[in-house]
Amino acid sequence: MDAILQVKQLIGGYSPRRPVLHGLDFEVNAGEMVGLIGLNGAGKSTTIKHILGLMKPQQGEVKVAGTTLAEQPERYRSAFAYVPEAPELFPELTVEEHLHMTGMAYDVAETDFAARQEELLEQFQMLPKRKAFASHLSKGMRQKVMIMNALLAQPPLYIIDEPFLGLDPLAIRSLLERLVEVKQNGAAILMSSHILSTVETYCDRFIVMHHGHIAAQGTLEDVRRAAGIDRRSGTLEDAFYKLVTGGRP
Ligand SMILES: Nc1ncnc2c1ncn2[C@@H]1O[C@H](COP(=O)(O)OP(=O)(O)OP(=O)(O)O)[C@@H](O)[C@H]1O
Repeated sequence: MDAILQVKQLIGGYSPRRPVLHGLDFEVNAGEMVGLIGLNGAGKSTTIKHILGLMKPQQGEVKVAGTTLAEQPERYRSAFAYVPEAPELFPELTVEEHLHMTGMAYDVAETDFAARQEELLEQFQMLPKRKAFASHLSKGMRQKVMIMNALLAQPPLYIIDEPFLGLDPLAIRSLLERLVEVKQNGAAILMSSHILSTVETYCDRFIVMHHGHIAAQGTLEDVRRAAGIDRRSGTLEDAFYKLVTGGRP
């Protein structure tokens, strides 16, 4: 397996005296989509901040495309695109200008850029808004611009945090279709979401976080087994519920 993201024995958090992440170990391989799930406060966003390099591990390490951030910062940063839970755009730039900036940052060739831009604008129903300033877009449209930027870059790794909030049903479908496509083309995707039915349908493996630990990881069958559900029919939500409540109501 070709691991694009490797998280090894990661201990981290906001204060050295009180770590929030307690020794996380997981990988995301080329060609797979992995769902990161957990209750509010489980540590999903903190894990993502460590992967993005916004927080430094207290112990352990994170590797993207085979390197840590300290070893090869440029290689590390250009190997992933991040879609945050809340869109972060430049209010005075247009949709097209955002895409252009991303194209330059990720070294997308001019010829590829034009084709990818048109396809994305069309797929996400944003053709009429291509010249609109970010500050004039609706919340869902701003989220679409973040998603389009990530897809335009075509990096080996996508980190996607709760992407469905604010998106209309058509946009959710476009996003999921595109994610399946980029995955089939060899990208690795780590997606955090509370929408367990969608995570179950689209992800190949799951990481269940609880109180800063990994309570279970693997295929649906692995997660069911860790939850003590023997029958083959339990959903991800059944297993998740059991893992985080211990089966208590
Ligand atoms: N900036 C911060 N400073 C100190 N502690 C923080 C900070 N951000 C989060 N925490 C704490 O870290 C722990 C994990 O929070 P985190 O945001 O990673 O959870 P999460 O799984 O992403 O939750 P949610 O589903 O609500 O987004 C929580 O106990 C939280 O209070």
